[in-house]
Amino acid sequence: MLATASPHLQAAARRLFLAVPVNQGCSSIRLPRRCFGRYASVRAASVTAPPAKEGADDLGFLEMSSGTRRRYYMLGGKGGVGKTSCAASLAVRFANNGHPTLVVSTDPAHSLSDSFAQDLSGGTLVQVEGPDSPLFALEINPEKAREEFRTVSQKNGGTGVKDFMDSMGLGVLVEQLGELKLGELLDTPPPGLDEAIAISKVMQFLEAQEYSMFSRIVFDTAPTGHTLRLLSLPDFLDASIGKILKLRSKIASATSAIKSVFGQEVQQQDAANKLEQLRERMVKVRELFRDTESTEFIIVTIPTVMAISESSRLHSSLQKESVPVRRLIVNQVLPPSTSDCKFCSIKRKDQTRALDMIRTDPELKGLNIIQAPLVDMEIRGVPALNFLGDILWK
Ligand SMILES: Nc1ncnc2c1ncn2[C@@H]1O[C@H](COP(=O)(O)OP(=O)(O)OP(=O)(O)O)[C@@H](O)[C@H]1O
Repeated sequence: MLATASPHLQAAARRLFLAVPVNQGCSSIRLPRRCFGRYASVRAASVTAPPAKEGADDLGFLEMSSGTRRRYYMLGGKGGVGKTSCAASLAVRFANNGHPTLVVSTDPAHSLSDSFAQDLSGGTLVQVEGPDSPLFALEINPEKAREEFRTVSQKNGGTGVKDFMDSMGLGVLVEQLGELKLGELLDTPPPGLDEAIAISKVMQFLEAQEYSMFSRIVFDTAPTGHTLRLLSLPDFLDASIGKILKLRSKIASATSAIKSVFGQEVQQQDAANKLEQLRERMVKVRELFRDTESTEFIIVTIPTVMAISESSRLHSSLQKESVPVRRLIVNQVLPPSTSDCKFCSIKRKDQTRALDMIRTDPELKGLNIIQAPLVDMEIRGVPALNFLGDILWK
């Protein structure tokens, strides 16, 4: 197998991997032996090839890791393309380069624990074992975050504006509020609300002193559709809550007599404060998503026509939202081989077509493209993530 590979491939293989013959001369990337340590679970059985990387040099890892000012990296893309693996590998890479790092998941189907092969669940900071500098993980359950918000809001004077208005004897105004009924909003949340509240919860955490140490925050985001909804949601919530608060202050003087009769002034003020807090956090989230100095959204895809079409749409939506995007990871690319089996040969043609699509796609062609090879086993545990990180983040 190695004899048929280019000298560069041979050298890379000799340096990093175990050379084991494979059937039909097909190449595949083999995770090195050191990855089968404490955390890895499956043995590999094939040979390696080096990763390919194209694009501008000034967008290398050096640029990502320079400076101690806090930066946020959000990885998003279609389900199953490898977002968690890429996000976790970036977090490990930052931590190994001296950055106290936090990796956050707001995806309801958390896979950070699976990716690190450590239990990181519980909704609080958990330290990841392995990297040189502190690396912590935070898995936020979006549904739970919404429930918590609703409980607080209930405790503080009703399920929302509808009850709030009703309680003031102003139910008729609720009709005029139309879609701005917060109580119903929380009962049947529009798509993306959970993620928005979860992200707002992360922001709340990040304001706390104990989080100030983190210079890099990596988000393993929810899949494309959710992410998009999340991005547009802060605008929606800002507008809705903003209107609610304005309306409330307008009617406040006119209703002071009613409020004093009902004796609910304090509770209602608490509810309003809570709304105001949520609104402020949403504004912060939106600003953060758009701040080119501190934030970057990295799209992760695979070389299939469907995934690339979706990535193109994602990029277009992110552009509309003014979210900075500069890098596109194309994950699971077949490594080079001089003698494919029939299956690999067909697969390779398919992938080549998809990769060509990226080069001509008006949305994607300007991005720095980072290719990651398909390896022959699941990427699990810090050593394996280290390995992937060395390939992706150069
Ligand atoms: N380059 C690769 N080679 C081989 N396997 C990979 C590669 N990248 C990711 N995988 C594997 O693919 C699976 C899905 O990866 P991952 O969980 O990172 O994707 P995801 O996009 O976060 O998925 P989801 O959308 O479900 O959260 C995992 O088993 C992971 O180990």
